[in-house]
Amino acid sequence: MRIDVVTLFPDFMRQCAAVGVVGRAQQRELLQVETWNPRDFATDNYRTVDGRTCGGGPGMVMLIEPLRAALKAVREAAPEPVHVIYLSPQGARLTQDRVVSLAKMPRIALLCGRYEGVDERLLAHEVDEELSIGDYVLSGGELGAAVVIDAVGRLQDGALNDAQSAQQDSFSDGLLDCPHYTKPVHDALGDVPAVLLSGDHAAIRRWRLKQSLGRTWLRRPDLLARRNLDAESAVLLEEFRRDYLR
Ligand SMILES: NC(=O)c1ccc(NC2CCCC2)nc1
Repeated sequence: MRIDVVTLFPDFMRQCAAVGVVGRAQQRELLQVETWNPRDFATDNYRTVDGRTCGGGPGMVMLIEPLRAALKAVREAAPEPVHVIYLSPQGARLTQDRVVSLAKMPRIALLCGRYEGVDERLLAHEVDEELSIGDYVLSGGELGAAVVIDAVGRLQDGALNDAQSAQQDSFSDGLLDCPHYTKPVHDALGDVPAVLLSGDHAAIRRWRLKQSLGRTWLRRPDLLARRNLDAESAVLLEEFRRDYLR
């Protein structure tokens, strides 16, 4: 998968994509992240990328021309069609379901706004989708782009080793993750749950599913409402509720 990022801070974005699982996915050529700086496409001597807001008011708006030229270069850089995403609080909330679908695309481009944002005409004609990573305002779209790169990059086939991708088990999607433990087995803070030391993998799987269901019920009932539970999950959640309310 190829991800092109249009940003005034290319070094920052390259660094975000160079570490950890995503950096390794790039080394393995499972993922390619390229950056494009609108300033390199500005036509004036001062490499201007912003203009005063029409109608008055504070702040500046990113000019159409440098962004249009940068996106043209993005499109011409590889044959596959590009799905262009703009990060902003006005976008649809990013969910894991959407991450999974984006991860299947051959190419996406991430347009990062700064200042007060981007001229609406560019958004209307050049952007396919607006996405928000949450209901808060950032000084730029780059952190949103970094979130998309990480969430999508780690899902590329081969990016995660077997243990990590086991985390993508059927029950983990749509539910909160179960608790995790490591050594020491006994600590002043408490002990590792015995079932995890039992070697009974069926019991361990059930315990983890029960914990995921219980946590989701307690912390994010909205996620649970959206999910119809299979018979096993319904029983385990009932057990969790009974234990919890005892
Ligand atoms: N919640 C978000 O995903 C988000 C994205 C971009 C942003 N700020 C950018 C948008 C235009 C200028 C700065 N703030 C918040």
